[in-house]
Amino acid sequence: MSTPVRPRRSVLFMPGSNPRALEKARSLPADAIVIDLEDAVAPDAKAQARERVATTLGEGGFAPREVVVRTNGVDTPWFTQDLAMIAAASAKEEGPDAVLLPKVDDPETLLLVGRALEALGAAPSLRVWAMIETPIAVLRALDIALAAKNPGSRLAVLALGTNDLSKETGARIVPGRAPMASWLSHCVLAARAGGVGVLDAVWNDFRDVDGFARECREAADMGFDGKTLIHPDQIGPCNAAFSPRQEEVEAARALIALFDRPEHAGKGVVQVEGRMVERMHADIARKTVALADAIDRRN
Ligand SMILES: CC(C)(COP(=O)(O)OP(=O)(O)OC[C@H]1O[C@@H](n2cnc3c(N)ncnc32)[C@H](O)[C@@H]1OP(=O)(O)O)[C@@H](O)C(=O)NCCC(=O)NCCSC(=O)C[C@H](O)C(=O)O
Ligand SMILES: [Mg+2]
Repeated sequence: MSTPVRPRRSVLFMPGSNPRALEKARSLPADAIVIDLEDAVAPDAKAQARERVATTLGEGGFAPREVVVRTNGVDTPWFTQDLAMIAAASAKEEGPDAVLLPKVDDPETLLLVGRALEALGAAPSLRVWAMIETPIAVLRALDIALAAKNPGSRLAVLALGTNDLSKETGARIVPGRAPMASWLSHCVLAARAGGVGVLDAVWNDFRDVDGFARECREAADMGFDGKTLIHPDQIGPCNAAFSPRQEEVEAARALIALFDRPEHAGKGVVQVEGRMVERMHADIARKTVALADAIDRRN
């Protein structure tokens, strides 16, 4: 049985300490939300934010959005309690769908966190998303992504963090992101090899609508499933960039129908108006249609 397609075009971050943002998230058209306990929450506010997030998760009301909570780093004093709160919430109705781990540097971390989640009695459906945002994480992205193939692994998504990558490497975040393009593509390849989803990083300058739309299109061309966001205004352009266009969906349906014709049964390749089309193109077309149908169902 094939896994149902889950659109992850727009994944909106919000501080766990901001009740207005948490409330607003219940009505925003993002595919997923990430409630942050890490960088968006000041050290003095960590405990209170964790409590607030536990209450908010208990109240629910976010469906059909995927709900993800980002913990503090595994080596921080807050991590154990963050993970325990998320595990407990996951065991309740409408619990979170995933925990997002910042700064994952190696597959061993995923193994340890997986064991901890088992010990804490987390729901079996709770997934792990891993942020790739350090030099070593980019270099080891394949090892990290392949951890998804281990029995019992919960890893479902890699999410890029270019602010931390910029901080750690000195590479600048510039339009087009040439200094980081090879790292981003490397992570897309790694994610696909591991069979997990992959999300592009945030665009900080949220008032620059044109620049943001351009970066969304570039990320879609690179093969990302979607982009992490910081502001509600970014959701619409992001959804548009990562949704198959109407004409693409129509062409995909026509291509699938072509290979279904009796005269093409058993053929690996046919020509359409002077263009070679192979069965692999029909496979790509099926993915396009499946994503479009999943988006329609959501809408
Ligand atoms: C950046 C912001 C602080 C700006 O907030 P604000 O000044 O309130 O903006 P607006 O006045 O334009 O907001 C308009 C309304 O929208 C609501 N709002 C704003 N942001 C969000 C949000 N993220 N989610 C939900 N709702 C949001 C405001 O409350 C206003 O509502 P209303 O009262 O109805 O008018 C703010 O956008 C923000 O905090 N963004 C998220 C920051 C964050 O979570 N950062 C951490 C993740 S990014 C990261 O860590 C990068 C990564 O790790 C890396 O290394 O790269
Ligand atoms: Mg970061």
